[in-house]
Amino acid sequence: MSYLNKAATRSKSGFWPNNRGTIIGVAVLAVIILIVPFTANSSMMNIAVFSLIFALPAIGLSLLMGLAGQVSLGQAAFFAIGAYTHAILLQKFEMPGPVAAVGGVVAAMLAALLVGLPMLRLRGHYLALATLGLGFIVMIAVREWEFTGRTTGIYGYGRPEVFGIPIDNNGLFFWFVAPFVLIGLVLALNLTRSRAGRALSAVNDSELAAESLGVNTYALRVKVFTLSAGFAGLGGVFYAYQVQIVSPQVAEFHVSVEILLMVVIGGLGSVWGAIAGAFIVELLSEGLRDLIPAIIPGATGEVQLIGYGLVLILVILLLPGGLYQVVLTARAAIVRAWRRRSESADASAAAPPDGTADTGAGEVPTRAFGGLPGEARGDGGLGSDALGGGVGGGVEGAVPALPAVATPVAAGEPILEVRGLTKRYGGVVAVDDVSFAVPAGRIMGLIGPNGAGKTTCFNMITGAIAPTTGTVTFLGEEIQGRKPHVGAERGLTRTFQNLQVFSSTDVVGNVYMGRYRKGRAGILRGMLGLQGREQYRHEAIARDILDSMRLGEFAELAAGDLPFGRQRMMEVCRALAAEPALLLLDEPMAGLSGQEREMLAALLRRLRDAGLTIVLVEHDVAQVMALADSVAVLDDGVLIAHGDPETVRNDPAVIVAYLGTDAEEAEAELKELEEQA
Ligand SMILES: Nc1ncnc2c1ncn2[C@@H]1O[C@H](COP(=O)(O)OP(=O)(O)OP(=O)(O)O)[C@@H](O)[C@H]1O
Repeated sequence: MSYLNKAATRSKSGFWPNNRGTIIGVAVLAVIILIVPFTANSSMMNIAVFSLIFALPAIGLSLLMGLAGQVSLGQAAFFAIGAYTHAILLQKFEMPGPVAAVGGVVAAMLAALLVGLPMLRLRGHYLALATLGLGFIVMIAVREWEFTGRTTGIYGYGRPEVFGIPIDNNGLFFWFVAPFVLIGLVLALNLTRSRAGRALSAVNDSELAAESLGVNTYALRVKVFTLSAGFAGLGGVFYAYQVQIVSPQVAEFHVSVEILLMVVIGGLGSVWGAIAGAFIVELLSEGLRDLIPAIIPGATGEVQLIGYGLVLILVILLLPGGLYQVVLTARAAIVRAWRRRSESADASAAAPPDGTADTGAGEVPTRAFGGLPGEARGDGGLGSDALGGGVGGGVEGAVPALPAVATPVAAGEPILEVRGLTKRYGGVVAVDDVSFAVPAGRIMGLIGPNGAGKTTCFNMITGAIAPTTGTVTFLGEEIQGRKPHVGAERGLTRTFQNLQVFSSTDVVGNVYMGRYRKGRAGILRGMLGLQGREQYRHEAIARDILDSMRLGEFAELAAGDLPFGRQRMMEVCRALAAEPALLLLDEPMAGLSGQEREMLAALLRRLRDAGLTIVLVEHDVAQVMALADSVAVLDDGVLIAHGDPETVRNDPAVIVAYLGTDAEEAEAELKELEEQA
């Protein structure tokens, strides 16, 4: 069975969103779009046209907010840049419509790139502030600049034509815009499921974990921000055509608020929701235009913002997930009801009223989660060469296959060298001039009492924090101070003392993210849906790795619902999915049962035998001593011992560090303890 076929069978379990659902949804929307111009009156037609126009910037913003977790308060700026550029190219430069349209989209994207490049380096809400500022700059610039027609704006350009037919009424214009919205919708939906989309969601859950798996979060955010502006620019192009005059009104703050409202009402992260939100806000806008002056006599224009503000507050308070949440809740209720019905039907089929024996007609599935029983396995990334070395707690007679590992240097050669590594936090020296080398194909234990500096060391090695001084050389290249994805791309992977679970996805989705650096598809391929084969292959590998850790049956469970110990195991699976050359494990045994610890220890030994280099931070010193080929001991940030386990175990300085007494007393205590044992 090919990867594709196999994974397609497996994907019945629901890892990939249902394509059939999308096709049906898009087809239904297309039919509605076809019918609307025949049925709607002129006021509804006007609302329908503007809904489609504004659906484009709303889709863009929903990608930015839902996937990249960034808020833009200046979507109107990109909308206006698209509209103005298009109108200027048509009117002043007399360019053909399609060229002017592309110009509008490109100009919006370039503006986003210019703003995004510096701003997306910063975390937090700086992008929201920057885009707010950009909105004001664009609005004032177009109002004051002669070239953009000041307060009058740009007008006097023609309507679009398709095959010589002028698009000169609302019905035709609606059909003219609709294909672009449908295509935009499909591209955006594809993106949310793609490698890049999943990476962006992961970044939202834990930027540190995503970076540590090779995701260049900055580059991805810049790309999505630019893409989001492209959608806004395209909306601006259609707006310019529709209203036939582009004036500073288009760049006003309330336009950004409207677009934001569309996304919030639709539901963050839902592309479909953005379209529904666009329609609702356009309806609302029409309603408020009549309602506000009725409530506040003489009120016009900006006062409408009060209405938007109230709706925004109400939606956030009462329906934080927007329409998307309503749909999900309704769907879950329907599925529950349907299951209950089919279960009771099964039960009555299985228990005939006359009490005769069951003939087997009412067969009940035996597995709740995961792939299909009896499926062939091991065709992707799992080496069967290293089978053997029993893993405790397994199914009788079955030895799990071993995840693939990278062995870029010969066993015994240094793969990682740390020189003079120091981290100061004000007066606290968390790590003080630490140097060691880790030979390839070995397990090194890094131990020390609480607060000794072990996690800080890991953080400096992986790039999560920059050292105050010192160097980290991985595979011959200095990587200190560089972002975690740099080391990850070269094969350095880690787990975390404080779990970093991607809670927005399921267990297999988490492990799939471990395959990130093994994938190639970028945003464009993702949007075009040209990466299914790659994704299915990586999903199959992720499932195999889960099986190897006896977690296969939990594959479809929401990652956050796993018990703590299993979440830890899942993180190990996720790290292994990256096929690392060097694996840093930060207290992987904390919270595991005795059987799970034994299983993990056996797996680590087998991985080491297969050539993987492991650095293990662990409080279970007995496990470390039993597992490690060498042990380094930190105390108060200082490396006090480094050598083979036996030597380290008997090192007086280590005994003092652990027992908190002087060397002679410690040795005496230790002897006493040994005798008692
Ligand atoms: N961001 C920070 N600001 C100030 N001090 C810090 C910071 N991070 C760590 N430290 C301090 O650095 C020292 C080393 O902390 P670290 O977490 O690396 O120790 P550890 O050996 O991993 O401890 P544990 O085994 O308890 O996890 C501690 O004294 C800690 O309080």
